[in-house]
Amino acid sequence: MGRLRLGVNIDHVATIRNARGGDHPDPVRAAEIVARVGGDGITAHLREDRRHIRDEDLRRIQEATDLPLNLEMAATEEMLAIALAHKPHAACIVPEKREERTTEGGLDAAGLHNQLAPICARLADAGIRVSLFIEASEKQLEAAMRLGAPVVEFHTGEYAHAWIDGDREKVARELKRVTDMAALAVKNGIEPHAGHGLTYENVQPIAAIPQIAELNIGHYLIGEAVFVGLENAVLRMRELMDAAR
Ligand SMILES: CC(=O)[C@@H](O)[C@H](O)COP(=O)(O)O
Ligand SMILES: NCC(=O)COP(=O)(O)O
Repeated sequence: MGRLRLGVNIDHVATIRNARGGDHPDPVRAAEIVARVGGDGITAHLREDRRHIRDEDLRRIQEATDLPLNLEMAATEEMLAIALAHKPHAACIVPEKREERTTEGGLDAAGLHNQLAPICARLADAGIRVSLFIEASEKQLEAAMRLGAPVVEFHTGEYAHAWIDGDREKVARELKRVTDMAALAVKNGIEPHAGHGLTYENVQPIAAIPQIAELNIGHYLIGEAVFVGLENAVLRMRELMDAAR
């Protein structure tokens, strides 16, 4: 079992910054701290409404650290052009709705095949690793295979909600779904990642899934950072992930 990578999503540093419209706190400073404490990557979601990360943040993040950048993006021509201009290490295609508070579910890679195929192809041609943010289901995984995606990230939102609700049966069901699909992904040559809603409390069962190669964690870490500092929050998450393996 390889070392589980931790990608830190710094979107919500930008959310706090944007609350006052200025430059502080700067997500670039967060990226530098993540790099210093041994994080394995930076994840940033450039939403179409720019509610947190802004266009210029991408270049600044890339200039400030050597960590691989995982750019989360909607499947649109505008975002494709931005990805091609910045050439992040990876582009994770996510579903996006203006009115949602956060990414509510996985990408319908099966239903959107025709829209996604040219976007995936152009990203891949540019040397950008394509990742699809999908629900852990056979249907979506097969669709990811048909699209030739080398990576999928399983949306763990349902798992995280079940944990908050104290619904143990659902937690077990969701965990099994991710576990089974992670095994199936690897069997088919796809690298499985996971993320959304992960916390100190719920991370370990997901981190213990041997095939999962990377977790992307943001909102909870940035929230914790308010109390203990980003460095300590990332180190604690790393410790929990390592202990689970
Ligand atoms: C795709 C995903 O799960 C996260 O990147 C999340 O979307 C962060 O941004 P929001 O909190 O704005 O949804
Ligand atoms: N892709 C998931 C991600 O980047 C972070 O999600 P969250 O921890 O902010 O819910």
